[in-house]
Amino acid sequence: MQPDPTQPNTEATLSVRGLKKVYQTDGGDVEAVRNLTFDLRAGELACLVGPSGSGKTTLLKCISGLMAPTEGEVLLDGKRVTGPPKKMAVVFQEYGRSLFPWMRVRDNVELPLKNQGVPKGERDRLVDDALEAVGLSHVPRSYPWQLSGGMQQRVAIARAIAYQPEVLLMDEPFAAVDAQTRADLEDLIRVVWKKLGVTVLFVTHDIDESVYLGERVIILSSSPTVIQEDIQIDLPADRDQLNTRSLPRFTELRHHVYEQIQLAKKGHRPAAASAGETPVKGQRAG
Ligand SMILES: Nc1ncnc2c1ncn2[C@@H]1O[C@H](COP(=O)(O)OP(=O)(O)OP(=O)(O)O)[C@@H](O)[C@H]1O
Repeated sequence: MQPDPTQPNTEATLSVRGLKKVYQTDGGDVEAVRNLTFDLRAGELACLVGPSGSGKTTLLKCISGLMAPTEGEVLLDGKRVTGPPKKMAVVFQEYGRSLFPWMRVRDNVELPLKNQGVPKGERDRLVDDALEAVGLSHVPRSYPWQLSGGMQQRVAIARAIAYQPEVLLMDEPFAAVDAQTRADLEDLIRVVWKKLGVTVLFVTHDIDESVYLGERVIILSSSPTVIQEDIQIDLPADRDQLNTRSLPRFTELRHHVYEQIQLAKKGHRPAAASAGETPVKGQRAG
């Protein structure tokens, strides 16, 4: 059952309530997100999947306070998000653009802590721990451009976790790395998540990745977006690339999510969302 958008959930770390986003463009209004309501409990790892253009990035921008929703709200620990909250960190797909090429790895990871005024001793400890957590203790003096793509993305992850966020948002962070590196990074995220107890919302195009990584998968409909389905992933907590992906339950879940995305692409919408919807110009209401 969907949470009631009018009622705050006092147990949630992150609450998205009745979120709607309409972009105003020269060509008219684009209703990217119609009505999204969901909660993340502290320490949850949820993946968000949906067809291309279903508003995943739009949603993350609203959650991270980089963009204001047209209607609805985002609450972090019960407080409305009106700008980038201190307790949140975001890792983007384009690690190449998110790291400063003229700064060494260590300085990149340290920068947000410096900006926060964290004292030097504590900064050093947090940076050391974060670099160790992502397996990069050996390259603190390298520049990002001297590292492979996967290593650069590890630096971006280290920077996010050094910051000790309560909520970590990840927007297709592994889309630009090779399959092998991607598998390693997926495992890294589960290790870091378990170790730090951080709440993670992980956006991905990749259905297998969403099932392998998530404790929960939130499936979005096509734009104008609502939640198509929100499922628990009842796979064992200890996952590994070979065994977990060979489990019959993994195949079942993957099949189910795939089917839902195919339906979403064809314009299928959950019954509750379709009731009373009026078609939006240039877009299919289903
Ligand atoms: N700045 C903008 N101005 C106008 N329309 C926009 C803007 N950003 C996104 N849109 C539109 O909003 C809808 C959702 O876009 P968004 O990028 O959030 O989807 P997405 O699910 O992240 O896409 P993808 O999976 O392809 O990365 C699309 O129809 C897109 O064209």
